[in-house]
Amino acid sequence: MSARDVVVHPDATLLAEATAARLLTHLVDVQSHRAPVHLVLTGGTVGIKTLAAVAANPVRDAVDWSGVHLWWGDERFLPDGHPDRNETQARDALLDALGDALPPENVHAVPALSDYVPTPEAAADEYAVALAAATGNTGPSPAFDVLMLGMGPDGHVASLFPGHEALEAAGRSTTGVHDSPKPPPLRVSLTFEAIRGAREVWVVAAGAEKAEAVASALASAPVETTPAAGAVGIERTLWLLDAAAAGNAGSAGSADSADNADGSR
Ligand SMILES: O=C(O)[C@H](O)[C@@H](O)[C@H](O)[C@H](O)COP(=O)(O)O
Repeated sequence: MSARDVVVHPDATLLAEATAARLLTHLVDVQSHRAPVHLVLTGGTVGIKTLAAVAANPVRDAVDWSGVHLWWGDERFLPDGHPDRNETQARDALLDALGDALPPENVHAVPALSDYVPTPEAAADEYAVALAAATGNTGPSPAFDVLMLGMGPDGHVASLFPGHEALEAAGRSTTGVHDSPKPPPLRVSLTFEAIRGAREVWVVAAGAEKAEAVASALASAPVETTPAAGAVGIERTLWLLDAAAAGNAGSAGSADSADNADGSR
């Protein structure tokens, strides 16, 4: 597993702007030697603010979006177009602004609640088919170039919540989620198997209410109680924090030394 890097920015606004700039230049770098690029988006306030910052950054035009495939780490299981869906909020924040530069077939949304997809499990199964197809059916999901995750105050990432059975989902890339403690109750999520198949995992968190979970995750607390501790990429695991979420993890703009996933230095 990759070591963890920690970068701390002074406040949530600069965190979103800096993460957007980092993402754009990273996509350009990856595109210089790999095609297509697979990017996993996250819901939540920081995740959506980051997408809005991408849309507002002129460097967005340095990315060949025709070679970028977008996925979601989780989705609220609601009807298509519902304002609370992560997809809806991502379209409002960024995708609509990209227009024709981003081919519709590159956007792989988690299926919405409908008469044909009546349960989170049905949506998870359909999403798993799309993920596998993106590998040419050679594996369960792509080695995502960047998989972005927000984190809740309880240490959840995607829709993987402490103590929930979805944490144990094995042999599959997606899972349905019921009784989510964060509304809405029905969701679809990537599993840890899919998350850990990413080349880089970026956890983006802001706010003092996240500080305890950040500290626990960086100390490699049990995944059962702090799911974010299990969010590790193959090549890199990057924690992007504001000073409030970092607590005493470092001053603004600092980059702490890397911790190994097993907590050793
Ligand atoms: O569907 C969701 O709600 C998100 O995917 C969820 O995992 C979110 O990223 C965290 O709860 C952090 O959300 P905030 O940034 O709003 O605290």
